[in-house]
Amino acid sequence: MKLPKSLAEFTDRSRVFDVVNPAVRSPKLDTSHGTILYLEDITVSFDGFRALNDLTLYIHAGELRCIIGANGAGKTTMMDVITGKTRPDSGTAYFGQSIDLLRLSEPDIAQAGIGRKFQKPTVFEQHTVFENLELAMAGDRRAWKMLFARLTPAQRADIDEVLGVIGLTEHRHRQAGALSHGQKQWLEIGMLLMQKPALLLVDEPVAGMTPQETERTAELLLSLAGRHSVVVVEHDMDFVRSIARTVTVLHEGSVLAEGSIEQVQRDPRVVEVYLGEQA
Ligand SMILES: Nc1ncnc2c1ncn2[C@@H]1O[C@H](COP(=O)(O)OP(=O)(O)OP(=O)(O)O)[C@@H](O)[C@H]1O
Repeated sequence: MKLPKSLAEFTDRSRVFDVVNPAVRSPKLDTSHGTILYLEDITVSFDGFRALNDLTLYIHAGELRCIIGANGAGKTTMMDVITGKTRPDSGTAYFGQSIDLLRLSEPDIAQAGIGRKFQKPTVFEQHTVFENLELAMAGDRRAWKMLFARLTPAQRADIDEVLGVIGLTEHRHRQAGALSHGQKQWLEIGMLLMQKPALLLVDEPVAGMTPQETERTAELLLSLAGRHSVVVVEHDMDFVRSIARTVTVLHEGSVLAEGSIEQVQRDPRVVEVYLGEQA
């Protein structure tokens, strides 16, 4: 156990926690109760405006959850809280039973097993599909050295498996910059998968995709559920209908409704604040 050097260091809450519980540095995910994410009473204010307002939301281990809601409902802010980009004013956020997300930095949260895919693909255009996955494997700068090192058979097998999952096996030697928009999105999902996240947060995955690409993306996300828990924020209701088992509707920073797609579509409050404007 590493002891703090000074009293000030010792009285710093986060450091005290390190000393009391060194496991915080390499936290182990415990989903033995069947829930992978607990957000409870989360409030985030920006200059007095509550972007999240006592938000309480649970994600089950292995589920594929869709989050919908009008512009400004708080979807991005919620993702930002989960990944450590935004700290809430109050509330609790746990990854599994014991990992307190509010005590971890953004890199530590990624390391603990939460991957986030932003709307715009950010693949390395000059590198091949295979190299992109290779670079993503370590998830940090060490990866650049790995490009010139020999891959172990296990690492190669991991890359091959992900290539299959994202449907890009035949494109493995193509430069990422030459891929279609949809293929780049799948590659980026593959890059996240290389880090073996337990929970994947995916922001508007089908924006700008052709109908065929959208359909393929639905298959891809459905194939991930079970092995991973997946939270998808999406405005495209046809897409949500095609993948969702459970839908959560956010409104003004809180959960307005939650249930099967049929249940939320029938809910008059949801029709009023969201689906009405989608029709
Ligand atoms: N950094 C910030 N400073 C001030 N207000 C913010 C900030 N970030 C978000 N907001 C406000 O908080 C509210 C929730 O925003 P958020 O981006 O979470 O909504 P959203 O549901 O993701 O919307 P969209 O569908 O448009 O992406 C909005 O009214 C937004 O203007």
